[in-house]
Amino acid sequence: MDIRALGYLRLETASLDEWRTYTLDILGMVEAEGSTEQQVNLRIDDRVHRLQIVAGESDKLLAAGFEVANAAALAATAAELEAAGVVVKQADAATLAERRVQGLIHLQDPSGNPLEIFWGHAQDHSPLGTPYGNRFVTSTPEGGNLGLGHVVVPAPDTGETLAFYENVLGFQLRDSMKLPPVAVPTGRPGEDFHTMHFLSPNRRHHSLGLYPGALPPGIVHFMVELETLDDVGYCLDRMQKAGVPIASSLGRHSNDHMVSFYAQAPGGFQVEYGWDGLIVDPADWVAKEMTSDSFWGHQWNG
Ligand SMILES: Cc1ccc(O)c(O)c1CC[C@@H]1C(=O)CC[C@]2(C)C(=O)CC[C@@H]12
Ligand SMILES: [Fe+2]
Repeated sequence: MDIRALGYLRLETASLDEWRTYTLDILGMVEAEGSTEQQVNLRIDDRVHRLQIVAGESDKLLAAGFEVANAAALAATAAELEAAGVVVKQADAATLAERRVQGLIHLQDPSGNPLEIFWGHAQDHSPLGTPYGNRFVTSTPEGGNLGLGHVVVPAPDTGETLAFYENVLGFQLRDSMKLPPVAVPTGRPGEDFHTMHFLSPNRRHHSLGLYPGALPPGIVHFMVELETLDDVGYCLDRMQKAGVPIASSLGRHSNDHMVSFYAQAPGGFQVEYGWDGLIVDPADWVAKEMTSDSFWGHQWNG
């Protein structure tokens, strides 16, 4: 299967006004076409949107959208998923128009996380005027597709879910990290440790993290990457000025070398805001076992 990148995220929120301010005024994203009173669409690069946040009753992940190259790739993907016993639903016309894509299928991973696989995302060719001159990293310097960033989702059925992403969707396992039971309050009782996994279908070190517990919002965090350390530092100041709780201090991860901090998002999960993430060569990569989450920093609060 030839998935290329994490294309977009769709979130439902019970606090749309807070999300609007959070994304526009603090994260430095740009309001995109199609935003209404009931929905905020956000641009961070040349795609019409990378985030769609929809007003609703709860705060949860509506879909992680993964991108394939074209119609033939989507058809092949759907056929392979069905052969693997995955229930695949073709999107209707209204959904295609809403997502601004040419083709799309709906499915779930073995832990029940909602996924969409699509091709033909619309572009916005107008210059992206971010509010603080900040620039998001969604491609390599040579133009290679890195996608919007990464998302970490709950995977209480860890083994089955990992096998699905590796063997069915064809993501490459980049590394794994054992977590003590105390770090996974919703884990399987009696086990000595639970394992977190990091994977990607492209040269971004990870596009997906699998957290080995259950979490109601269906998302642990998503990460967006910035071009400069100052982009990250200025955002940290804006978070603090706005009184947003910082979930983890600035630090550098030991696997993807990302320098980042984590802030609470309005829906009870986190946003990771980072710089200097590792670009890997998939042909050369070997899966590794981490023994610590960070070289330095990343002090978690609470
Ligand atoms: C360890 C790590 C490497 C790269 C990342 O992009 C990244 O987000 C992490 C941290 C992941 C992780 C988490 O998301 C939820 C809370 C966790 C489980 C911890 O308690 C330590 C590591 C944290
Ligand atoms: Fe992360």
